[in-house]
Amino acid sequence: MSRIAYFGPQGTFTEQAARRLAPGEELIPAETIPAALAAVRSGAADAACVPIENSVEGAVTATLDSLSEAEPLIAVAEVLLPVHFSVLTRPGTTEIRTVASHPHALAQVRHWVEANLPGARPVATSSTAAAAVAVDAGDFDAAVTAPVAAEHYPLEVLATEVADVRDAKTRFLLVRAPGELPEPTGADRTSIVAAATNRTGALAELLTELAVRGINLTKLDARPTRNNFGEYRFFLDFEGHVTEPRIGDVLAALRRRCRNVRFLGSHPRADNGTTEIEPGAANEDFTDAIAWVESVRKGAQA
Ligand SMILES: O=C(O)C(=O)C[C@]1(C(=O)O)C=C[C@@H](O)C=C1
Repeated sequence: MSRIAYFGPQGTFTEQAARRLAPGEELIPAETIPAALAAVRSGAADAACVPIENSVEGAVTATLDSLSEAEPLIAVAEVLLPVHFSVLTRPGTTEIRTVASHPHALAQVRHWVEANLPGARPVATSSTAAAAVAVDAGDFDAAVTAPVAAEHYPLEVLATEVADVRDAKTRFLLVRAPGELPEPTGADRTSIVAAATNRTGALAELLTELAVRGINLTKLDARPTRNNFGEYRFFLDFEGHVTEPRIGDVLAALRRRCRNVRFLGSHPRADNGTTEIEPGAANEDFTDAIAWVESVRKGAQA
């Protein structure tokens, strides 16, 4: 049985994602996202499940930063989960002065809290389930949690289906040490983090490498390198799998152009997206073109 570290404690959305991505495996809760990834780097876990992107609040920056630092890890699978929340309180609570949750969750229920718990002060906790633990301990009055948290903690359900934006979703990754890659499926996603040189047009050039090969970008985030003010790393997700000639070709180009490129994995997409192929950008076009250059070099044709 594999050991899967996940951003916990028990009852987080990430735990639900881990159950979907690694059914039947042993799940080990970690208090923070960096701790879940560190467990894989140290060998304490075989893989980790972490959130990467929410449709309302955007990137989960702790995941981006942790993936770009220390030993490289690669994403081998992803899952999209619908996100709506329950609000839990200690039995007998009459007044709610504090509402605790993960900052991403608080941002997704801001209007609901203003309308339904006027005057309640939002308080950030390390995760939604950590908020439930803190409410149980008497630290805060209400927790905004995943619905499943109500099954793990002795709290009362004040409200369900809470969400300012209907149909919100969070994407989660299953991450492990570099090794064998998942097979290409025809609807894959490749992720990299690149440190472009700090000069005019560097980011535009990087994106142009994708555009000229007809490769569709699905996400772009920038995070500070934390070394020099104004210096950023770019996280790029795009359609395709590293084993495809057109994706290999763009990775080689980015490797030439950037100070540093880290491969963060190729895996099947969970959003039912199809891969768009521009004219001249199919894998056969790349293979044919390379074969033609080879034949020219050998003097077989011009
Ligand atoms: O705290 C949790 O339950 C998590 O799994 C984290 C997380 C996030 O990082 O966005 C996951 C989904 C929700 O959007 C809120 C919080």
